[in-house]
Amino acid sequence: MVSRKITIGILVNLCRFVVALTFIFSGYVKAIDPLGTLYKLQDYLEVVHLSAYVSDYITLAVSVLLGGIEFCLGVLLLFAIRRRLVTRLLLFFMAVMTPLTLWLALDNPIEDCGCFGDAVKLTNWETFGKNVVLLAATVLLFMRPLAMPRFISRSNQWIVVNYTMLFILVSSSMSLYTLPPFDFRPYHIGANIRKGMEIPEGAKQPQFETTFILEKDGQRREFTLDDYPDSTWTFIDSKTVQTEAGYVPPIHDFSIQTTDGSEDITDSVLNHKGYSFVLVSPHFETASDANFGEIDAIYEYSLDHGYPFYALTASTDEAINHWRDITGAEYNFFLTDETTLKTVIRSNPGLLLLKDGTVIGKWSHNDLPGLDYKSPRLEDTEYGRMPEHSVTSKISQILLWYILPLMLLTFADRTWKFSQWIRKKEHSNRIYKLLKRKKNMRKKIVAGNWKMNMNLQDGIALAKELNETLTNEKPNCGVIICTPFIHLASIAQFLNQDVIGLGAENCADKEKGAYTGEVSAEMVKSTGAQYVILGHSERRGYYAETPEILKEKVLLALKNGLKVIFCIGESLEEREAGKQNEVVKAELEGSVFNLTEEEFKNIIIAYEPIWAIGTGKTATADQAEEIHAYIRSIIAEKYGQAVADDTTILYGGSCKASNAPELFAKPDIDGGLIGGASLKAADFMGIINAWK
Ligand SMILES: O=C(CO)COP(=O)(O)O
Repeated sequence: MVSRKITIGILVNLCRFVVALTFIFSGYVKAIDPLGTLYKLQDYLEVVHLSAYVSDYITLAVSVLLGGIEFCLGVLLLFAIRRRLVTRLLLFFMAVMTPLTLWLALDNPIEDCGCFGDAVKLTNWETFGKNVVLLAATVLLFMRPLAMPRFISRSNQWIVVNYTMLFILVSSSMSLYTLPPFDFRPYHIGANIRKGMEIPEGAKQPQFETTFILEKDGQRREFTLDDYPDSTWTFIDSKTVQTEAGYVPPIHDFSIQTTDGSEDITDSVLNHKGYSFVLVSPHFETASDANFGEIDAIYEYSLDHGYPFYALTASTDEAINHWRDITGAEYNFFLTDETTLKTVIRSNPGLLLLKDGTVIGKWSHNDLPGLDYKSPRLEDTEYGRMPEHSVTSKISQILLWYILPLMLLTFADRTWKFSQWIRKKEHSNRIYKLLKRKKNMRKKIVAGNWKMNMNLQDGIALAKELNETLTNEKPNCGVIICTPFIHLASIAQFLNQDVIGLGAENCADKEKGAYTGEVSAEMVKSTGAQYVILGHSERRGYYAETPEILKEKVLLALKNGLKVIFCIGESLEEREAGKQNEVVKAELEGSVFNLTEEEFKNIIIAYEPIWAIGTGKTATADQAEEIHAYIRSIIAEKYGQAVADDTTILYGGSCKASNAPELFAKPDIDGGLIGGASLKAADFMGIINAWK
């Protein structure tokens, strides 16, 4: 499933790059040659007999738009901007173009479809094949537009879109005003026209076959040269068809005739040694006369220096004369094929400078060389020399003005996005940790163990004071006071047990009966108490409470609905022998690990190292944390991590207001079981406030 997804992802993105680069290339070559695109559109309009109805301005606007739209769609696809819309438009585009090119391939009304302008020439069948591949690719893109990762974030997409539109519009307009920056035609700067017309030796010649129709005795038959019959047959007709195409030179239709058609001057123009100016206008009827003054100045300059000047056109005499009238042109006009002239230069009119039959300069009428009668001879001007590195410098300009800014933008955007992602990840990690902590927010408790202190009155007074204080200042933790049995019932009367829990310090290991001096768990519960401390080291030590006795006490306490604060902890010798873990584990196993998970949830563990109780020696926060974490880990082993995470583990042993904050800051220390410091309200409050 995953690998299928990856395969589709790779395929989609492969199609994305193929389609995007094809559209960018075909769009760009059209956009930088709007006149070329216009000529091609006019050819199409002629084929469908609509040329008379569509004005040149509309066709020109369509050419600029067509190239621009193709280019923008390609760039948008490359950057994966508005993926759904772009893939829909591309599919629509290809769904229209593919059948159109099938028609071209079948009917051949136009030899070159013009998909890639003049940059790449394909036969009509090749074009159709190319479109079938692109159509299949766009169908896949249409189906999976979101499998294309973005190169730029949504918030910055508008920069790419607007900059691309601006770039292609400016490129198109500049090409229209001057000339296309890249000239893919056979009359580009540096091309020798004569050479372009040559057919190399050994080049494939076109093959023709002639069929003869002859008649004898009223019967007609077809013959070829190989089986041509005798003279008894009478010749009726013959037809010649081309059976194989031969080599066609890049320039095959260049000829210059005088306007009366009496003389062909092609050779004399192309063989001329030195410079000659050629003014080109396919039709003077539609030519711009805005710069006629500069053209006339160049003509005068050519006369002064003896450079021939030819004006080539396919216009009628009437149009030529009209041009003469409005511009005062005195140069000579010659006739050349209209398509050839449109191919020579994309400007009407445009100017060519030939040297020894080689094109060394091409100018739009908007950008003519500033030559007049004062200018020096051509060899002494920049115009008379072949421009160097013109293509490389144009490519670097595109790099500098379009590709580089977009690359920088993409880089900046991706870096920004990456840092945002990192920040988000950190944030979600923090939230995750917080949630985790929240999840593990087991109850924090500060419990007092009064031990055998306080007479009834003092105990009641202390309990009242605590009750009042804690009712007023809500504590940030649970508070419990565990008192001698005799206090319980009295204190329970007034204690706000929502704020302070009440517990006993012990209970019997028997349910009831003849156990003089003992207090049962049921009796404790009946006072209103909810907790009982069991397993305290003082009871284990002074009253020989064994793990078995404690096990019974715990079971009875739980049975009577009391929660148990179960104490564990090692002696000094055991700590010094490094046996603390062993000891606490044995204590838990001996008395509480027999409980079910549900029962265990009513147990609060109090780790009280015996050597720290009432001695003023506290375990360091790290020591305490280490063993608390160990205790939690063995609970996790026994009952699972969730139960372990929910178990409150208190620390006891010389815990005071001064060391409580450091101890309570440890992740596995959930509060304290306080002896001496729980006997004075202020001391006890100091510890409770450590949670604030
Ligand atoms: O035993 C204790 C609590 O049960 C601890 O006593 P101290 O706080 O007096 O050291």
